[in-house]
Amino acid sequence: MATNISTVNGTDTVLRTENLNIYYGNFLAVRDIWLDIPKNRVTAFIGPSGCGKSTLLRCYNRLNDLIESFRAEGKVYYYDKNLYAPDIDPVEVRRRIGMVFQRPNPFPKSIYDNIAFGARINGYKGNMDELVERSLKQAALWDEVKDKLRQSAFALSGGQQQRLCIARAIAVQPEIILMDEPCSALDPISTLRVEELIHELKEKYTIVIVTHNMQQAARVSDKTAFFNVQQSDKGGRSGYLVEYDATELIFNNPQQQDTKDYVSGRFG
Ligand SMILES: Nc1ncnc2c1ncn2[C@@H]1O[C@H](COP(=O)(O)OP(=O)(O)OP(=O)(O)O)[C@@H](O)[C@H]1O
Repeated sequence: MATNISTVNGTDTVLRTENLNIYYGNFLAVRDIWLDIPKNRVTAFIGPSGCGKSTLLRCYNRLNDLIESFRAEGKVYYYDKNLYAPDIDPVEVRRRIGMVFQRPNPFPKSIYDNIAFGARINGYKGNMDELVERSLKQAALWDEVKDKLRQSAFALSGGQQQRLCIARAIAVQPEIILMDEPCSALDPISTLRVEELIHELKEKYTIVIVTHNMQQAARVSDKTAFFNVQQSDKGGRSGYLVEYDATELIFNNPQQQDTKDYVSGRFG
């Protein structure tokens, strides 16, 4: 395991960006981000549409590499490793830093194989049945699916599918789980289940969640980063970090006027 790069209030930093600028072609989408993500905590990214929350999130596991026009300047550290250094294998990065998307996207396979697939690809040598059971239990789905593991994942409800995707992410034993609006396609009850799950998962994992739902950010996260978007010198509208602090402070005592306006719903 790599050494830690810093400790704040007794909590290790697992991800750090330094002077990060993200471009799509000539367009500066996100500018000058300095941000430390604490270990075994939930960090929420909030802000208006287009401020670059998803773009930044995807930088943490190099998912933006798949976009041809994407370019990052600056540093993204996972512990003391710069994730954009030439010797870093993006596939290994994505194993350690998993992702759950807005819409549940199970594979067209059985419930069992959705979980086993990534582990098999990674050459998992342990007992697969145990891994499937453990992952489904951690994702609070086991009791609902244990009698139908060989059925198609598509037979599950949307909320169950999303918990299956979380189980799938867990099965390859990541350290960090990135979640890009994981509840936006779910009904309120399923949303609550996933929020409870997030709360349980932070014992073992570090979670970074993008959400449009401010009540959700307030409910699930320990720290909140508020981003905004502003006309840049070059004419485009670039996202930037306005304020980053304990969630309670961001919602109850923000230091910046823009944050106050946003969290009180007076934005724009
Ligand atoms: N693949 C892409 N190619 C070009 N521009 C992109 C691409 N993805 C995002 N952008 C642009 O980058 C900026 C940030 O987008 P991003 O989706 O990261 O914002 P966001 O805060 O997550 O928005 P939302 O809340 O609406 O999902 C926007 O101006 C967007 O149009």
